[in-house]
Amino acid sequence: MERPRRTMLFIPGNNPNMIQNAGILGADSIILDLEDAVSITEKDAARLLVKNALEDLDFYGTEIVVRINPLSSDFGIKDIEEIARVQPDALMVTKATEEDVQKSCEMLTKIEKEQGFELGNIKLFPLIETAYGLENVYNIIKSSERVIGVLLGAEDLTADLGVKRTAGGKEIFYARSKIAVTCKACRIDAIDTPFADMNDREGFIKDIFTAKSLGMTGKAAINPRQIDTIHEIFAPSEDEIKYAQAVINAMKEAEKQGKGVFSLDGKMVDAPIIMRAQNVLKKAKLAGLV
Ligand SMILES: CC(C)(COP(=O)(O)OP(=O)(O)OC[C@H]1O[C@@H](n2cnc3c(N)ncnc32)[C@H](O)[C@@H]1OP(=O)(O)O)[C@@H](O)C(=O)NCCC(=O)NCCSC(=O)C[C@@](O)(CC(=O)O)C(=O)O
Ligand SMILES: [Mg+2]
Repeated sequence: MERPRRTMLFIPGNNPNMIQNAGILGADSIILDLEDAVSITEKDAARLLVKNALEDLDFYGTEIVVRINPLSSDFGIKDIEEIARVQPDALMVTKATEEDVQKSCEMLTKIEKEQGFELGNIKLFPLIETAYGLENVYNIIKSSERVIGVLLGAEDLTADLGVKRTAGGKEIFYARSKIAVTCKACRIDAIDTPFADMNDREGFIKDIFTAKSLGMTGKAAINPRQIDTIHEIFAPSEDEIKYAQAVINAMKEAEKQGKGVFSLDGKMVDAPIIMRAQNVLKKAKLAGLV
């Protein structure tokens, strides 16, 4: 099923209060986190809590992704072993490499066979947050057919690069562009890093526009208050939708006359403009706007 993935809201996997409301917060996708938001001493309890939540709670159709611990740790292996059996929509692979994605995929296939689940149903979401991951993002995506999107993790990435994280974000310009272009080439989603300063609304809005302008298709959130703003900015505007509809209507007329290129309000319209209009309408439809 194709679904919008404008927001992916992180929820710490050890916080039952936040988890119980996850399905009504309005995010397109929820990431139940077993990695960095959970301390070492809480890892086992968080895994059990997330497993029970997946079994017992109604998320009202919201996509559920579980961020697992690194596969180099016992926690990561146990996370897949336990969580895959309660069928989340996807697992998020931290500091992803090709090997991690392949190994996760193999483990999922084994569990799906054991459980009699449909093969390939549980998807993978690599988190690109190292210099190695960024330079190998295409190969990481191609490591498994289960990969449906990539998330950029800017805090870890800039720590790995040894550069400062700034409000303007010039240090992640290359990462955003590279991930956006690679994901587009692979026809999967490119999700932007979360914005951490809850008090800097202006900076938050600028950050979303920058990510969108570079081709990212959605953004991670860390707080429910961030969801509506991200949705508004990632959704096509009313004017964009109106123009796209006008282009498609004009295209239909032009087709009748055997024309591949025509003008609308004095401006040339040809194949790329039509493709852009179709994309706008597809996004608007997924967001329930048309
Ligand atoms: C930021 C803050 C502490 C603020 O707390 P505050 O208390 O000020 O929030 P308030 O707004 O006052 O809360 C009002 C009401 O909303 C509820 N509520 C809040 N947040 C909610 C939520 N997320 N989900 C559901 N419900 C929520 C709350 O329970 C309350 O409910 P109630 O009491 O009933 O009224 C809190 O949001 C929070 O913990 N966020 C999640 C943080 C997290 O997961 N981080 C790890 C993932 S990022 C990461 O890892 C990126 C990366 O991978 C990338 C890289 O590399 O760059 C890396 O490595 O960094
Ligand atoms: Mg991280």
